[in-house]
Amino acid sequence: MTSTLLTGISELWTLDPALEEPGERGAAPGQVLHDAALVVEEGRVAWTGPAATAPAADRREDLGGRAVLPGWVDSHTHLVFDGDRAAEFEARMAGESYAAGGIAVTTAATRAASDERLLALVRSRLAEAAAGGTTTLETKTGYGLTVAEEGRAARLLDALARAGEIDEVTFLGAHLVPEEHAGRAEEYVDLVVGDMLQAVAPHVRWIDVFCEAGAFDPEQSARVLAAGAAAGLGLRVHGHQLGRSGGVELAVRHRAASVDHLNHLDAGDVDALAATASLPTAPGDAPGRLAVDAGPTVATVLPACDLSTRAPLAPARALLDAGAQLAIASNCNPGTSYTSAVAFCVATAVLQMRLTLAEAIRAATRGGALALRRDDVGHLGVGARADLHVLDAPAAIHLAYRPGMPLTHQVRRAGSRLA
Ligand SMILES: N=CN[C@@H](CCC(=O)O)C(=O)O
Ligand SMILES: [Zn+2]
Repeated sequence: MTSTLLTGISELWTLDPALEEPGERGAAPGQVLHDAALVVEEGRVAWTGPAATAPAADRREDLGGRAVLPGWVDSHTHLVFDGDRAAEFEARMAGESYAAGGIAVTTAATRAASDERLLALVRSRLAEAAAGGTTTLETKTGYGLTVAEEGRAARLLDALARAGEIDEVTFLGAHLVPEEHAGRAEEYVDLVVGDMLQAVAPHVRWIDVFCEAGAFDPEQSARVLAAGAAAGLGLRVHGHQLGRSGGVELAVRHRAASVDHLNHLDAGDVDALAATASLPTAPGDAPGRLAVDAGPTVATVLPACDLSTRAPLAPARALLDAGAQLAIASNCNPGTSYTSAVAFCVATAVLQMRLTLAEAIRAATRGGALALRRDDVGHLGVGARADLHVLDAPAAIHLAYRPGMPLTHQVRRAGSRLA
């Protein structure tokens, strides 16, 4: 067993769950150490504390006075696609508004791509995410929309998950009613909850639905979630992106792990999410995994998507003030948010959504982990996976103080260098 001692850490954000008070939404006392050191053993955090009291180890590396965070946990991406939608984006910047119909353009391009090409595209996007400090990533199907194509996407992602290249896979057959079923949404929902779910279920841990005018209404969305739950999958919802879609009520009622977007909320929606915040989690079926059907419904905000669609920013401040559990994710996809830069999302959350730095960092690490029902990532407490984001800065506040600068110095997943 080889151990590595990392020294020269000016600021170490352990976000150690053992030190957390209930209701904490930033960093609790003791969760950020100064002049610190960390020991990695067998891919896990074995020790953290003041550099002056660091134990001996087989190897030693000096990080040169840099800040170290847990790697980002990006709990919402759509990486299986071909083609881009730059022209749609440009038209939006000239005044057009976002409509879900663009999903059909990406679906056509994705269906036409070979397995090898899709795999290469996903891998190049994973490399981009890792280069920005992401060490845990969820990604979705949803640009296939037939039994064969959703099954193909789920199998490709499952293979990457088994190889340890991604962490969590979600089935999003209920992304949009495809052209072949135009005007017959119920018939398409029958397919999603029937043959399609059966084809993908062995390959995914989660099911998601786009509950929105122009996609699926709350009743159709409820059918999708109920079928997913019956198949043993955890539940996620895209909702309140374009209007008050009913997605929050639906997610809370079905005990979804997360409801994402949240650009249009009223006070009742905020309170409904906050009311779930202290629901207890439960152990899951594998180390590091919690049960998918217990715990809070995390409010996941997607700041890059809000900017790229010129939507009202999701009310992250109000959600935190009400006590909700918050996650920040990239929503990397070709339509509404073609970026996996979580550091950019964190800077936006601080600069524009009025979060403190600690609230934003927590939401993009521990918050994402809770939304994925994981307790082995998103923090650097002893026993956590040694996922480290070493900043080229002496303090993490530089993420918002120097927005857009290349502040990722080094990234390790389970102790090994990714970037
Ligand atoms: N809103 C639904 N799905 C994606 C966008 C998909 C697309 O436009 O291609 C999202 O999360 O923003
Ligand atoms: Zn999405």
